[in-house]
Amino acid sequence: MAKSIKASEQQHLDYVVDKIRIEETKQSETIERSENDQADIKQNFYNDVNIKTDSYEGMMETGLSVRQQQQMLDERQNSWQHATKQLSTLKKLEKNAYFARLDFHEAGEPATETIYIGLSSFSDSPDHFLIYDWRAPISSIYYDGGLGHVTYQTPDGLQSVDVQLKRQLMIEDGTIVTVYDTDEAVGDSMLLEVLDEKSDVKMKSIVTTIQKEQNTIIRDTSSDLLFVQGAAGSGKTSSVLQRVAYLLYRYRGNLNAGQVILFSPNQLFNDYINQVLPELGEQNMVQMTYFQYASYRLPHMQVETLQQRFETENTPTMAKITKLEGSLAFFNAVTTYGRHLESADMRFRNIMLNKEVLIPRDKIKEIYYSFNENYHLGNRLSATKEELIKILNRKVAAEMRTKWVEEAVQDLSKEELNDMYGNQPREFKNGDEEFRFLARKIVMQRLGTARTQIVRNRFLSINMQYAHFLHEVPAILDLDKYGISKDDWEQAVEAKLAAIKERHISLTTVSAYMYLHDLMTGKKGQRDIRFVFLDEIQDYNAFQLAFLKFSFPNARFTMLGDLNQAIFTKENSHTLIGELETLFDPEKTRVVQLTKSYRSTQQITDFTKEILVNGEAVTAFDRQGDLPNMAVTDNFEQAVDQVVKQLATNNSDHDTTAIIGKTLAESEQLTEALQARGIHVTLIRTENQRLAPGLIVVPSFLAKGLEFDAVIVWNANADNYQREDERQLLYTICSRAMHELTVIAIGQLSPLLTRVKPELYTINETTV
Ligand SMILES: Nc1ncnc2c1ncn2[C@@H]1O[C@H](COP(=O)(O)OP(=O)(O)OP(=O)(O)O)[C@@H](O)[C@H]1O
Repeated sequence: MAKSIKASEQQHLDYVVDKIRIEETKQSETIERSENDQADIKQNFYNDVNIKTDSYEGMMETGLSVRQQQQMLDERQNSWQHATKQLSTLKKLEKNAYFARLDFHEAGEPATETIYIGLSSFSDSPDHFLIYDWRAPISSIYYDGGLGHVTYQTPDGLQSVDVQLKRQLMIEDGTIVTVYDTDEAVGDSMLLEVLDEKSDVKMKSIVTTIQKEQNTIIRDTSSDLLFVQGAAGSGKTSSVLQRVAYLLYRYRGNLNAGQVILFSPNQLFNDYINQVLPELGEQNMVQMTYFQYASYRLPHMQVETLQQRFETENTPTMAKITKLEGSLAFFNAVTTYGRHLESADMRFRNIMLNKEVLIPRDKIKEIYYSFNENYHLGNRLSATKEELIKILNRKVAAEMRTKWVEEAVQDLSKEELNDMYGNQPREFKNGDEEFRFLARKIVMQRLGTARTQIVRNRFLSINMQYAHFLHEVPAILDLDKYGISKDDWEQAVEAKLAAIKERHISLTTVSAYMYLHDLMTGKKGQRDIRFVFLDEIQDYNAFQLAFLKFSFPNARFTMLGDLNQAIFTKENSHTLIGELETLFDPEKTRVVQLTKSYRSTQQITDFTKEILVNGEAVTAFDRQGDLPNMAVTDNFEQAVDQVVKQLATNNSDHDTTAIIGKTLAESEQLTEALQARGIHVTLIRTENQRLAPGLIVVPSFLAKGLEFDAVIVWNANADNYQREDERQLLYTICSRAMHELTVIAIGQLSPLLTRVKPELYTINETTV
């Protein structure tokens, strides 16, 4: 029976593949035709263009005929591009046409309908779909429900159908490999097969096995804020990438990939995920880290790197100050201060020319505050600039009449004159007019730098202003409430300002600095961005979120995170949720929780979740593997031996291994020791490196969001993982493993691991 199902499905597949091939031929012909046409047009371009330059009409005619030829070229180019894209989709479909079949009956319709779902849609005639795109409304029933009565959302509202068959098909190179009939949403057996696969240096798409809760995330179009709390490995990142593909499909024509931004934890991660959308036939969205965003906006500042941030030890006072700076209260304090600047305290710099004051700061201040209170910071600044330009122009007029200008005009060489006239026609009514033209040019050149200072807002000083703001903070906020004394604050302010003077700025400080700058200059954010995704939200603070909301005022936000993995914000992460509630309309906020972890085997998930105390819910997916394995050694050399031994086991299982050290220094030390033993290993030092295939050593703060077949946690001893706030870091590292997890410690095992029940791991006795 099963064989005959497979055979008849193969027959259907062959039929579809034949149709795909016919379409491929058509598209190839279109490509060839447009290439030939383009070549012809280019070759004959000058024959077909009538070049006449002797009269105005002739030039117009030439222009028109060039344009005509150009338009013809553009049309051919467009049709070439379209056909090339189609052909590449068809080639993919030819190999793997679809992954599911649904038979259903729609109320009121006479017959049962059968549809096939694949990576993109394909029809052999208008309205005759042989394959439905996985993002089409009807495809939703494949992900959302089992057999029987199922509803799905269409642009016209809810539709309901009676699903009679759900079949999952695995196709390889045009051949059906397996067929499962299932009565669940997406059958576990197919998922198990997918999850058993080995990891890769690039993340893969999950469209064939999207889970029901993941599907709600992917297809949400109504929330302003979609907040996803998901356990490690529960598919947050995967869902977000499929969601981007979904949105690009859903809003095709009105949304392009450049209007979607994903903020990700580090550059390594960007690299890891950048194949998923192209694999789905879509362009990648804009991807960046917060660090890159800040560095791009402040090119003259050195923003603190991930490593610096991770390795900075905070004193208790500094921790309190960091907490304050990251709070919504601090964001509101900047806003309040901005409003105050509308009436007083804006700092200005003189406009200078050749080391002399051209327009003094007091004058600028007088102009700035001469406008009435309806002028907010943005238009106050524009109006001031307008006035300053007027002053400058008056100075130009006065200067033009001076002796030195007259002399300069007379001394102009022929080349200089040519330069000054540029492309302008030399038609002057008289010598006076020509003199004025040249004199103006000369003076403008001289005053050009002053104009630049005005146009580029150089008469404002963000540094002075920020310093003033920081000194004002005790008057705006009650520091006592945050356990910070005035002295401590002043001391911290001095340190911050000294660093800023040296052009260094910490990741916590940079947001307030950028926000104040935007307020001062009246920037209202990037209005063209429609969707913003923030991954690993637990590493952001409320200030950053409020600032991003301000910076992308027309965007809908999707935030994903795992409060169990707050490796930077540590214990502050839990207050984040409460603060978010005040930023977004609760009516338009949707919270989804993903608890099932798909990445790791049941044994690894059961082990890692024991590390947490009062953690968010995590449940294991039923995929079986070996128990994690721990080894505590007496010294460094023995520990390295242990790594070498484990690597041999992992290699024989064809698992690629990542060794995760706590700091960069420790990772370096281990890499050298392994290399000395002839082991080929790549150390990932910075987030700007590429993920190399094969064995890698990576410091903990760069392992965020990544996954590997096998993980060896390097030196989880009591020195490295001791404090409560290191618990989440250890959890994050261990949860990177898909199939094998090994923990090695030198000396005494971390107390954070001693609470894991002994039956959940094996101990490597040889070295204990
Ligand atoms: N529905 C699914 N079908 C197949 N694989 C899935 C599915 N959901 C998740 N996975 C796999 O589980 C692994 C973890 O997914 P992902 O990295 O998206 O999780 P995450 O929640 O972002 O994890 P973390 O917070 O730990 O970084 C990936 O290998 C992903 O392909």
